[in-house]
Amino acid sequence: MTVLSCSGLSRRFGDVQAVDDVSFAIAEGETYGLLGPNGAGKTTTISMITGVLEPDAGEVVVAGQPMSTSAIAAKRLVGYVPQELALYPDLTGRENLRFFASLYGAARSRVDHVLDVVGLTDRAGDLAREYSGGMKRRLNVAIGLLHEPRLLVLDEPTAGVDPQSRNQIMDNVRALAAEGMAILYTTHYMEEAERLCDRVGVIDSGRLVAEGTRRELVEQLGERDRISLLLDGDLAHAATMLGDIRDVKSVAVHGNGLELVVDDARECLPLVLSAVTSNGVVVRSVEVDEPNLETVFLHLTGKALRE
Ligand SMILES: Nc1ncnc2c1ncn2[C@@H]1O[C@H](COP(=O)(O)OP(=O)(O)OP(=O)(O)O)[C@@H](O)[C@H]1O
Repeated sequence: MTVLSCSGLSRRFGDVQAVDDVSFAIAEGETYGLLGPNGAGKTTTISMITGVLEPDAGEVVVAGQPMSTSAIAAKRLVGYVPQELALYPDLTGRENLRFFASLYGAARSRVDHVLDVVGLTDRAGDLAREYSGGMKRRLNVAIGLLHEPRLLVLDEPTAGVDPQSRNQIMDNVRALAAEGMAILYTTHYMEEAERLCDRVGVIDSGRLVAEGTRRELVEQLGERDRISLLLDGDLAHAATMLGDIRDVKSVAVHGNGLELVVDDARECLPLVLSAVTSNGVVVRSVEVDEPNLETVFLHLTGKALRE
């Protein structure tokens, strides 16, 4: 079921077309990564999705509710974790959550639950100003979860946070998606997008220039996963055996080795290794080459994500 649907979103600031005819959708339980270089239009897109900013054209619908700056019903369905921290440093973690719970009309019983979700129960009585940057960010995630949103929007939630908080936030995203929440995630860390996102959209100069899974995007560029094997034994026979595996698209013999083009290297590596070794061949080394989103991104935008 579709939770978020954006169609034809556009927004201009003076001479700058910040967002230009952007359409995409996110399903229940899906994590969608919005990637783009600085100034590409990610925050403007998110602001329209969360009802902070009115689009010049196009529409946002969240679980059947049209979004606008005055759409209370639609806003109740969205949890937003902004780039800028929004919390009160002189209140404790728990007091911050109680304050936001009353503001959002969320049940007070949610406070302890969301503290537990983000792993801050032990520090709930400490002032927010004493939290590390990562803990503040986790408190912000907790605030975004108070009113049980259907869609959670995270704008660079791991920028500048310590590795422990980063892992915690990523684990949270996985668990929330597994429970059926739709997640919109922006990040400057490509490996995070690869690990976390079911699909990504690449935005550049306000336009959505590509969209899909890592594999789909990589294939659009004509890139494929490859496995290189260095072997001792009957290579020709091993090559024939490997050619029979469905996901293996081609096998080439190079000296003592084989080079395979495959659909999904991680998925078919165990099959490849068992096919080769069942034949008495000894594997001396294995190398896996998975073209990544960084390659796709550079190709599409001509920029590195963290430029
Ligand atoms: N309130 C505003 N007034 C004028 N121009 C704006 C405003 N907000 C955004 N812009 C411009 O719109 C374009 C898109 O900005 P936006 O903040 O959406 O990009 P972004 O992809 O989120 O960038 P970053 O990764 O740096 O946060 C930029 O050229 C920016 O300067």
